[in-house]
Amino acid sequence: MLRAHTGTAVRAAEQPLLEAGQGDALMRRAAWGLAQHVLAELRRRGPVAGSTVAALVGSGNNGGDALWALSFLRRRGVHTVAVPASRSRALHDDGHAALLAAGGQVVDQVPSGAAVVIDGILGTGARGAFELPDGLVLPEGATVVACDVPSGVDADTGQVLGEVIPADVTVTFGAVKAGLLLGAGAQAAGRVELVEIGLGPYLGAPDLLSVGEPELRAAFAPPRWDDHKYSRGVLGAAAGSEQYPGAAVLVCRAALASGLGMVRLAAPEAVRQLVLGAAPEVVAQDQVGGKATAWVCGPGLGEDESAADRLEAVVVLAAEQGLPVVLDASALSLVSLAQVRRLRAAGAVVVMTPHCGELVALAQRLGAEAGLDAGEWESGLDEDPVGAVRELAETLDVVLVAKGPSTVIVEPGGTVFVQTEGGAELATGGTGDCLAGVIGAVLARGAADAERPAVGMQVAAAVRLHGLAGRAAAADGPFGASALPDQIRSVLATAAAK
Ligand SMILES: NC(=O)C1=CN([C@@H]2O[C@H](COP(=O)(O)OP(=O)(O)OC[C@H]3O[C@@H](n4cnc5c(N)ncnc54)[C@H](OP(=O)(O)O)[C@@H]3O)[C@@H](O)[C@H]2O)[C@@H](O)CC1
Ligand SMILES: Nc1ncnc2c1ncn2[C@@H]1O[C@H](COP(=O)(O)OP(=O)(O)O)[C@@H](O)[C@H]1O
Repeated sequence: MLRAHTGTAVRAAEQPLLEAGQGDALMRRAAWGLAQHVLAELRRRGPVAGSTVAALVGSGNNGGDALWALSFLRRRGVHTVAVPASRSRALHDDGHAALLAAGGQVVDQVPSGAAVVIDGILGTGARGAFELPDGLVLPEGATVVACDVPSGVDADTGQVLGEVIPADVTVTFGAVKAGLLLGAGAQAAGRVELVEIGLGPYLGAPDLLSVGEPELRAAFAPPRWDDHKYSRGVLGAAAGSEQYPGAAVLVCRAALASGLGMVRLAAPEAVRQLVLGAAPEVVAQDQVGGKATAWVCGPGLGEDESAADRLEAVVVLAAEQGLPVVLDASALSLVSLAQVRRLRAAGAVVVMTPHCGELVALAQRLGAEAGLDAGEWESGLDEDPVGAVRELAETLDVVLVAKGPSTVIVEPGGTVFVQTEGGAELATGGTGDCLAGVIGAVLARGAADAERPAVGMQVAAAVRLHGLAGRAAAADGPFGASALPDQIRSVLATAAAK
């Protein structure tokens, strides 16, 4: 599990150490770790001695880290140059002295032969929009290593307000910064490497978590020897309509690929026929009902009266039995606040899976009805997307899965998860239907398991599985959503073999 803290939280954790005169020691630890990662990049490319590393150096401590790292690299026979990159061209005094003492140089331009360029312009001290230094040209093919945070990325929110220096690798100090996992920040950060500098005892609870392989394995464990189909979980699905029959196929196939005891589908005749052709193991019926351990409602449901009736039937059943419900797609536009409250009053877990447009619509409709100032909420969405998702989740008292390049999962009063496995290849119709099936499956499985992980963690594991399946599918070229279920099975097979 990856734990991330905002830049603000990391700066607060550093404070007692700075007051105790430990600032230089912290900086040298950070710089040493940065130098080790740069050496690893150089080794990957060829001989270390004789290669050139350039650093773009800002005037603050981020620049100090980069200068000290250059001084360490110089001692390994690397040609090291610092390029002042702030308006004032000021350099951190001790770092500058260390570089010169080691035989490094200060120059005006990044040499065209540089194998690695360290971005040490701005770190957690960045405020507002960033502008690239005038005339900056990075050598083609050079590996860009960001020091702590790519310049231009807000370490708290991942927001990029102005320009940015995208990195291949970000070497971050003390704690992974939340901004490296969110939105444009995650995109700019590339691979993230953490260097411990001894902040552990001073850091509070993480601001964000991201589940990894152990959590995926726990949430999607293979069946036990004595399992039977009901103990493995049964997912009920109210999905598909004459207009959108395929969505029901995707939900059912993705759920089955995630490993559970049974999928039960409530849908009109034409949808049932299509689904049974693709997955004859589905138990297809025309009404919502029967034994299930969780329900998913919405993909391809449409928005007419019969869709509303099917949603109401799911709400009544889930409220009676206290079952978890995933509301996706059409169900997000149809569900009323009264229905959500009925489910919550009955102790049913409610998971909503909006993409960005649906998230805003939810805030404007149900959020506003529940007392949220939707206009103010929307104006804060770009600046602090995690805060906004958390506020809406708490207002509605539901688990929100805000889908996108960084999918944010918030359980009211609980931890915030963010998963970034999925790539833009997932931006193709029907992948959200598959995700609804995977989340439904994990909840159906979890509901039947006495030792289940917390709901947020299960849902985050489902989002990871879906994202990894997308990556795997993309490796074979462009794909449509119906390619995902087979890849879900492969990802689970690989996870189980580890
Ligand atoms: N504290 C510690 O002991 C440790 C800290 N560590 C390291 O320090 C980093 C934080 O260092 P920091 O606090 O000096 O801030 P930093 O990111 O270098 O930027 C400050 C400078 O940038 C400027 N500036 C701001 N915004 C700007 C903009 N948009 N566009 C242009 N300029 C802008 C601002 O100028 P100002 O406008 O305020 O005059 C100021 O000069 C942290 O990320 C980590 O790498 C590690 O070594 C571990 C120990
Ligand atoms: N640019 C992107 N990068 C990564 N994942 C994306 C991107 N765009 C969309 N996705 C993912 O694809 C899925 C799309 O869901 P959704 O919009 O509901 O699709 P549909 O309604 O067509 O099934 C979500 O899991 C979302 O996180």
